Amino acid sequence: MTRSVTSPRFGAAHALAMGYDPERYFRRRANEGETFAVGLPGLGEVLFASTAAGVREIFGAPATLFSPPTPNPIAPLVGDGSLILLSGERHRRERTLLMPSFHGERMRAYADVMAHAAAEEIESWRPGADIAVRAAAQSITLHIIIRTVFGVSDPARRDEYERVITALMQSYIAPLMFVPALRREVVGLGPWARFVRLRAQFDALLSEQIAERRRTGVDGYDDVLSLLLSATYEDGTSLSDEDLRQELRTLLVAGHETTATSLAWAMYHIHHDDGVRERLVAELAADHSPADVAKLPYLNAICQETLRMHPTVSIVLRRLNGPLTIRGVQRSEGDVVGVAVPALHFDPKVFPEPDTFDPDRFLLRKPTPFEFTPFGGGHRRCVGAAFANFELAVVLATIVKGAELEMSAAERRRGQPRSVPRGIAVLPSREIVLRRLRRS
Ligand code: HEM
Repeated sequence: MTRSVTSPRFGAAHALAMGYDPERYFRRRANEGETFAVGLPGLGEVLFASTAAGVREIFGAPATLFSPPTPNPIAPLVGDGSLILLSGERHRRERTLLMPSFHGERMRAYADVMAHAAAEEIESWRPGADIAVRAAAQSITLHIIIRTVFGVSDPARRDEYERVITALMQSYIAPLMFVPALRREVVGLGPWARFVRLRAQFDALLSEQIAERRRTGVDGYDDVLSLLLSATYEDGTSLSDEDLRQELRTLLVAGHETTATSLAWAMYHIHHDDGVRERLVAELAADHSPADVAKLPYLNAICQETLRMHPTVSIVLRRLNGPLTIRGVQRSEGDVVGVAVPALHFDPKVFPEPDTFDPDRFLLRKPTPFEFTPFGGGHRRCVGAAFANFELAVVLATIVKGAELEMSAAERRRGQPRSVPRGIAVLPSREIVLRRLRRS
């Protein structure tokens, strides 16, 4: 029997509520039942699954049933050949090429770089000074991507990458993202012209790096760029330079803000809850190599609990190539369906007392891939999930061991920030400030 869904919610009030606080909005809509519909600009009515059973019906369906929904506001940043925008056989081929670079075992090779980036950042924190946590997390994650993905280790070159990437990301302002008509140059002036100029500058840096690696050969290099240069498709061909640049931009866009935000939230909770911090400090007391630290159970549980409470990508969408029924509600070819991640992660039947930050829940029970979906799922599950998990653990361990930080009474009084959408991620609505103790 097919069921009807509660009437879709369109209109300014819903768009405002979703933009103001998407987590709260999706949690509230989840009370309506196992599915609910929302009108999203450019995509029409989207049917969301808000329970694990519905998510299983989406992530468990054959890959051929889905395409990524377009238009995608980040297309100009990543390029039309980006994995995020590909579908069908081309998507499968490209993923097969990219995945080995992000295999769990490969991450061990990056552990020292990750720990070093965090240690360098700590050195810049004066004892007694206030630390802007999200800015610090962004700096650390950017240094890690520049070294591990683009293969840049020379400090002067790294600074140049950092300058161009920061300017590029800032130039892609919300109006350009959501109003395609504004993507026009007027005699080389205006926000679009600035964005296009910066993207060309970034591509020029990548082209130089690709050319250099081709010249020297990739032997002895373990960065993602070198791995992709030597990777071949099943037919023996390899990525063109243009495709390679687009995938490198994709990894930056998909992996930077998302990981930095998760890191900032983890820092918030570790320093908000003294019991959590004390247990973590005790677990880190023994000597571990950066690669081994990532296996520590309580540290990992903190990372998982952070991703549960603050999924930085709050909706995962698919366009249907044919009919699909989700919890008895029928959808047809061309319709868009999705997973409302906060609705799942705050389901009290799966995660009791969902508003409490409680890492122990992940030690007591491992949720299924349909109950806990910070990295999406099915044939499009995040390529960088193992990288992100590893990075979170190594960087948090380095910071907690290397600097004693505290949350001031004023920061505590302000309460937990909301999550607000920005680009593909949702970010804390304000900066989180911690103080480095004088004795540390
Ligand atoms: C905490 C950090 C991260 C979170 C929460 C996150 C989350 C996600 C989510 C929800 C998706 C969509 C999955 C789907 O449609 O089912 C995704 C896709 C993707 N992510 Fe991540 N991600 C993170 C870090 C990274 C990193 C570090 C990289 C690479 C360096 C990365 C690369 C990608 C790519 C390439 C895709 C597209 C996969 C495809 O369409 O086949 N992500 N990510």
